[in-house]
Amino acid sequence: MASVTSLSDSVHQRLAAALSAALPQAGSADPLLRRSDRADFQANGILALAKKEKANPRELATQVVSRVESGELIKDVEVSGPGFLNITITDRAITETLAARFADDTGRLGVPQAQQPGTTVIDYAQPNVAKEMHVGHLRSAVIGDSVMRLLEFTGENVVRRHHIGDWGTQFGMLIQYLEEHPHELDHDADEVSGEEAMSNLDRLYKAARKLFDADEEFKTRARRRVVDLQAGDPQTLAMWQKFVDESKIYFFSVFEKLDMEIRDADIVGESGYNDMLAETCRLLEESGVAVRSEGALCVFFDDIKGPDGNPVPLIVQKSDGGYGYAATDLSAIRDRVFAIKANTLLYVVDARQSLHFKMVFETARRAGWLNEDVEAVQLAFGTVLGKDGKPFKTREGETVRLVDLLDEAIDRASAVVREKAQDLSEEEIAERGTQVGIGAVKYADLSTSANRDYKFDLDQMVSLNGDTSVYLQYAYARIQSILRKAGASRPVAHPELELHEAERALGLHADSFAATVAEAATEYAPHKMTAYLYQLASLFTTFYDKCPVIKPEPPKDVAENRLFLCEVTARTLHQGMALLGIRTPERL
Ligand SMILES: NC(=[NH2+])NCCC[C@H](N)C(=O)O
Repeated sequence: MASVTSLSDSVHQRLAAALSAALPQAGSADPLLRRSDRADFQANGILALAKKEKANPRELATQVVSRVESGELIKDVEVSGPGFLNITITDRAITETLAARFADDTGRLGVPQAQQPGTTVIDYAQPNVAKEMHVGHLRSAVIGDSVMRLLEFTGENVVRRHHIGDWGTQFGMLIQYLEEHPHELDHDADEVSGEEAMSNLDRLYKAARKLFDADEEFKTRARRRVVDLQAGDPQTLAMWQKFVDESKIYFFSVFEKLDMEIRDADIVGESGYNDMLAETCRLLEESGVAVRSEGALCVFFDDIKGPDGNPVPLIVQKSDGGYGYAATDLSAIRDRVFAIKANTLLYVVDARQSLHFKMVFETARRAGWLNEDVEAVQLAFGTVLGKDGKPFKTREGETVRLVDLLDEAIDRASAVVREKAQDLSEEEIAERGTQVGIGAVKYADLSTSANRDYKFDLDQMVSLNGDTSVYLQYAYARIQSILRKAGASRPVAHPELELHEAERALGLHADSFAATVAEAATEYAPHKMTAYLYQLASLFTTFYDKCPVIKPEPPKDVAENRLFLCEVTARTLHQGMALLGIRTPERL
């Protein structure tokens, strides 16, 4: 086991032991430790405890101090204010703990893995077949990818589900059109690029729509097609499959551009639950969770109201017998709970669908599919806004195509890279430009908490000064360049050395990576990781200003220890960025 106990956990253990020695009736009370500017850590738990036990807080604090076993870890504990404890740890402990992280040959920096992991199904990156991907699909993909990586890193079993929109009435129209105009999608899948695939679909969709609106007889034939499709008519299904395949070519090209691994086996669209829909309705109706109302099968809620303040029912089956979005999601819940045996169902979906999920989850709870052992959570994200603060649209008022946006980000980033580049070839500039551009888009999306709206501002995203991915990528590349310039000197930890203030601050922060991973994963909050990394890079800058690594040349052991701090910082940056799905090029 390469897992390393963090400094904060070690201090916490010592304090908790001292606390229960000083006040046995307190049991395993929490000393409430946090990082502090005054000392390394501050414990605030004694105040509340003293109040509860009717003791004098300062006296209790003094007693705790006298019982703290300091050893090699704690340099100093003192009582401050009404009964806080300020704790300073030894330089040796900082260097030794980081050295243990450094020595973890799994590359995980000593971050522990869950001993009894649960299973989470994460529903993210779910575009719609035969439709262009827009900036809303970006958020689900980017946030979902990072949360998925964070959870996997903590040891959780993660099952990915891309619930694509591949079922429903519009397919009747498309399929009927394709039947009447065969050969429109006749080609080998690998002959077609993503762009072409999308323009094929777009052309077909527009033509079908035109006919549908103009020709009553076509409309009737199209409607009949939907029925054939849902009944599983083989020829209809074969044509539907063409649309799905063509769309997947396009999706995969966009996900590749996003530098995101999406596996075909994890794409289980709405159609994948078709066989379960009737059974789902039967179960809901028999248990009385859903009732017939004007022919439709509905679930009613007293406390769930629509935007107009009136109670809204969840319609599971329409009066014409058709199944909608809710029936599919309820069936997917049954699949995820009973077949996959998940403990957590996580949905990374736009906040505008929150009402839908609230009703779907409540229905599943009433049906007993969700309970104390299996919970469902929507990680609802806000809207992407333009610079004007309104939902992001083109000048003509149309939704912005995701690919265009990504290409523009790559162009801007390439310009930044070119300007800074000293010895990069055109090919390298293109490669780095892509990594920087895509990183910029992802980082901007991840660095605000998901539920908030954010402004899509490319100028800000590729800025070198500020809380951006480029800033972090440069910090990483700079450390790599320092390590190359160090020549014969190697990074070696020297726990016997006294540390500079800036070295301590950097070291303590680097050690708290594990806690940040745990927090970001359990709270589904990648923005905690971005904030952590930004601070790490800032602390590194201060360290590098104050503590010469190469010039003026410090004594050998000091140089080695500083190079060691550089390397630990670089690895932490690299791993942290990887958990966000962002590359860290060795040179920029
Ligand atoms: N299980 C789900 N309903 N997931 C979300 C699907 C998102 C849907 N395809 C959309 O584009 O809006």
